[in-house]
Amino acid sequence: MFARDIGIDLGTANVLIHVKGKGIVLNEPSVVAIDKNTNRVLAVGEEARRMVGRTPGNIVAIRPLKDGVIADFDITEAMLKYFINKLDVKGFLSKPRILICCPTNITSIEQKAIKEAAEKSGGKKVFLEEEPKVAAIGAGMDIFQPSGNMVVDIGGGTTDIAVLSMGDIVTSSSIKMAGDKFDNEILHFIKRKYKLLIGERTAENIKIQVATVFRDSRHETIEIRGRDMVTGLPRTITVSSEEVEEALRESVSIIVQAAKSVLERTPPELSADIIDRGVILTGGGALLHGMDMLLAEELKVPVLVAEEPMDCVAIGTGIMLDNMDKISSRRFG
Ligand SMILES: Nc1ncnc2c1ncn2[C@@H]1O[C@H](COP(=O)(O)OP(=O)(O)OP(=O)(O)O)[C@@H](O)[C@H]1O
Repeated sequence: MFARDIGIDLGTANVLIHVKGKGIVLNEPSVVAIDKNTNRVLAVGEEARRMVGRTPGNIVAIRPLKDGVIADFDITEAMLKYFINKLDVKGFLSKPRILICCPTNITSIEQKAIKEAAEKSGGKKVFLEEEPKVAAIGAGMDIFQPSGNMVVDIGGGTTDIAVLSMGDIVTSSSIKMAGDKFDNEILHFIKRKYKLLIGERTAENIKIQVATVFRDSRHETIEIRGRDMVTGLPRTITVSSEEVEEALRESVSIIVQAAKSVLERTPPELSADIIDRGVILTGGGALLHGMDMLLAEELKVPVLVAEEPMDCVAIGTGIMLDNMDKISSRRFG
């Protein structure tokens, strides 16, 4: 019987699903819209994301995995089931194996519940795996050799930094400083400096369109609209790359410090390999302008952004499922 293996990147910001032989078949934001009065799920994914900050009182658009932890388990479960059911797993010839990458810091009870949700949705065997390992594999690193590889995965809720060798993590750190916090810093900067209230989506847009974290490396501006805190009326302002660099400086330095501390704890032979091979950046935060330049300057090692950094975990799940027997994956249950 032919069963297609399924890999899922259950991320704070986005859920990606990889199906063997087909590639990435689903890529949607991790957002669920709920009717507060009836607790009914109204929309999931992109449709729900369009509602963020724009819902009437009785509807809430929730990000159930906010801050790299499962903030609302029932909704996470509903979202996972919705996405798996969308693939019509039950229509597969035989039950597929499912490999799920979820936030690093979730509890063992949550791990078990995620596994059960995937099994109920049609998975025959469900495995969970650590995100930085899978991201490194998806970025094309051969982590199974006895040599050091370093990956910095900057997602929505967490930044995972790891040095890997012989298929496992040697030293690592997971911090709750990533894309969402950057958005928040931008939002607060605009509020302080211009007395203007903006939404999370506008802040993210500023980050993507004009931000840089490496001084004097980008010179762009963007016009944004928000609500004036004094008059209460809509107002338009122009924000520059230089201002956003200032807004993000402190947050980004926390990532730099965490990466330095991982390197300090790395055995010297592996550090030498990292100097030769460089550090690979994955996750959406790898696309933040200047991140590679800043890390290269601070860590004194070459830093490379992975090709398609936001797809690395999903692609990595596919490679891992193909090589399952070689890999000492963590199985639950
Ligand atoms: N071009 C860009 N520049 C800067 N940031 C970006 C860009 N594109 C996406 N991002 C940010 O990347 C983040 C999402 O990345 P990703 O999809 O890798 O996270 P995730 O895997 O869902 O999160 P986590 O790893 O924390 O579970 C968001 O904060 C988003 O704003």
